[in-house]
Amino acid sequence: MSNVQTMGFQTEVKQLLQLMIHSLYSNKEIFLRELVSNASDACDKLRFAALNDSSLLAEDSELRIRVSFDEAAKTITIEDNGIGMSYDEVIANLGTIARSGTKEFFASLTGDQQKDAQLIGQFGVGFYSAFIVANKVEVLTRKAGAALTEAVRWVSEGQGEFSIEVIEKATRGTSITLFVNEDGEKFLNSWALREVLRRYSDHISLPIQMEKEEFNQETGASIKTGEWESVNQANALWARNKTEITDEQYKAFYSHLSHDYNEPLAWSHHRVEGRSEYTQLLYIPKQAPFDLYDREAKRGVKLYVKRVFIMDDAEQLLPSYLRFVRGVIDSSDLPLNVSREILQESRDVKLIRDGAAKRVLSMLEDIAENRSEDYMAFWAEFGQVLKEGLGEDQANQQRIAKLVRFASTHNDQATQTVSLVDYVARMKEGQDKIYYVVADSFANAKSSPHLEIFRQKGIEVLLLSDRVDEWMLTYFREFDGKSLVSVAKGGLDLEKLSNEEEKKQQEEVAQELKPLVERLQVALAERVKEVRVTARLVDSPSCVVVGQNELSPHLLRMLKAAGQEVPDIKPILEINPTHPFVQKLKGIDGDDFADWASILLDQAMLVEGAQIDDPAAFVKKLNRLLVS
Ligand SMILES: Nc1ncnc2c1ncn2[C@@H]1O[C@H](COP(=O)(O)OP(=O)(O)OP(=O)(O)O)[C@@H](O)[C@H]1O
Repeated sequence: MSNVQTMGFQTEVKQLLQLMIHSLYSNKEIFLRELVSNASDACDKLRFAALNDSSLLAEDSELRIRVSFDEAAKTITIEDNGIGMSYDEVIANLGTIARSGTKEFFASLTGDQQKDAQLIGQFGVGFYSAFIVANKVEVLTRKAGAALTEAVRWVSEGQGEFSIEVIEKATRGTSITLFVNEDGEKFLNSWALREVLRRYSDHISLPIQMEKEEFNQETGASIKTGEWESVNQANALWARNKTEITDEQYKAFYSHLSHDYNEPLAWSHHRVEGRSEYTQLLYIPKQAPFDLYDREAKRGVKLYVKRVFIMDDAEQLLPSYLRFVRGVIDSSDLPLNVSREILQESRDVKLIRDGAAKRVLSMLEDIAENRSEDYMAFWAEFGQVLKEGLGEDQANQQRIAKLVRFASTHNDQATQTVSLVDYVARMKEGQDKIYYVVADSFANAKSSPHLEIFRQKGIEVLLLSDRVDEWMLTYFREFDGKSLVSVAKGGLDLEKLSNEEEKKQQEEVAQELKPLVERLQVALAERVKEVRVTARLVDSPSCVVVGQNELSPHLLRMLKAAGQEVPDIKPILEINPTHPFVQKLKGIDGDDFADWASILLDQAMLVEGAQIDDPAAFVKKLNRLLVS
């Protein structure tokens, strides 16, 4: 009885196959890079598994990848003696996509072929890229350690389904045969294949072999000799001397690591000696992956120990705020059987992590200083994540702070281009603080009434509206010896920036408005902690502020939205003594006064970004007063 089963691809696979064939037609040779890359990963995995069970390598211990072709049959075969796959693994790996970010990827497709091609590149087409040049693909695989009779054959034409059966296979590992379509025919010769392999796979640390060919004088054709020869250098790129590596090779290695079709923004390759010995090759990508904001997502740095691949998402190797970095760290000190638990406690790992973080910050400083356009592009992609570092990495906080960019009242643009160094250079005489305002959106921040006096005096204020900002500010209190101060918290201490006459005037007005302030305090006793006259407003009649050490209303709203219990903090209502509304209030008594007072507060709440408790009552009061 035949054991062949036919199964359907997961919908996403079908979609991906369609997209790939239509979008990647101009970049056909990537199939070879992807398949060789998978074969290399499979060998790395076997070598790692064999650290605990050397019998897995059995009699075939020289790991290698072979690429061959058959012109007559129109096939190309990529074969490895790596870890192989079991029946269930074949179904899971070659019938579904189970990667994080899959949903986001499909959601972000635009239908524009060029843009989508970029996205697909970034997402990683992997195995399925075989169908760019093949109209049928056959996979034969046997898992290391499995019996000869437990191998698997998988065949598909890349439409909606594949067939799978249990077979016998003499050798361990995976062999993938592509039955090439018209587009693939140009790869049916040794020269073309070698050329692509050299270009994309030279950094692979295993031998990639092809059959030797000899030129036959009589027939004028090349004949395969049956002998295999390596077509790559087969030593780990990062272990080579920097001077022997070209930019092209660094870039090719980056694509191998990251599956990103864009070139990296920068890389840094160093051998570190001393207390801990390791080599690091770290890349900063140009574009953010789909799961950048998922703090649980896989990290990009692969850990090797003495050239042996250990794991590819060792989160201990870099702090979380640098999770966009891709690369390799190869340690000479860690034991080969290192586990995640050991990594967590290892002193060597801590040294590596500190060194890697410093290295990345240096790269960023260099880009910020010398390639400002590239830095702006970097900031747009990864700035939000880097900002987490202000809270997460106290040791490097001041260095990170110099790399952060803000929106500010200097240019009132939403694009974040202002550095703290720029800000400090523009500080007014007598100004000893860095001022900021936080709001739910850039527009709200920009039009906050708290800014009025600052605008009038020409004092710059940072406009913060990113989700991470409030969190960041609880850790980041000072830059260059100057404290960061919210313009919406506490009493305003602009004394050093006001002249004597202004001060005297302010005191007089406060005195004059004392009775009004007291009446307002009574009328609004339930809703505010205090009412006071302020110098911070110019155009608006009122605003709300909280105490210097209290949570801001914006943060309280965020916490509440996240389902947290929040304290009931009453704001302070500040009034603008020169505003006609406030002046008018002086002459109002009775019931009307209570309504006016509550409108004065509701307005301030609305502008601050809060919801007023009873909008219907607000509108009713307002209308009554407007017509009375
Ligand atoms: N030659 C192979 N030997 C063993 N397993 C393989 C081989 N090729 C593919 N696989 C398995 O199939 C899975 C899916 O491969 P695919 O190339 O589609 O994605 P991937 O390599 O996991 O992702 P990405 O390409 O983004 O890294 C791999 O993760 C691996 O487990």
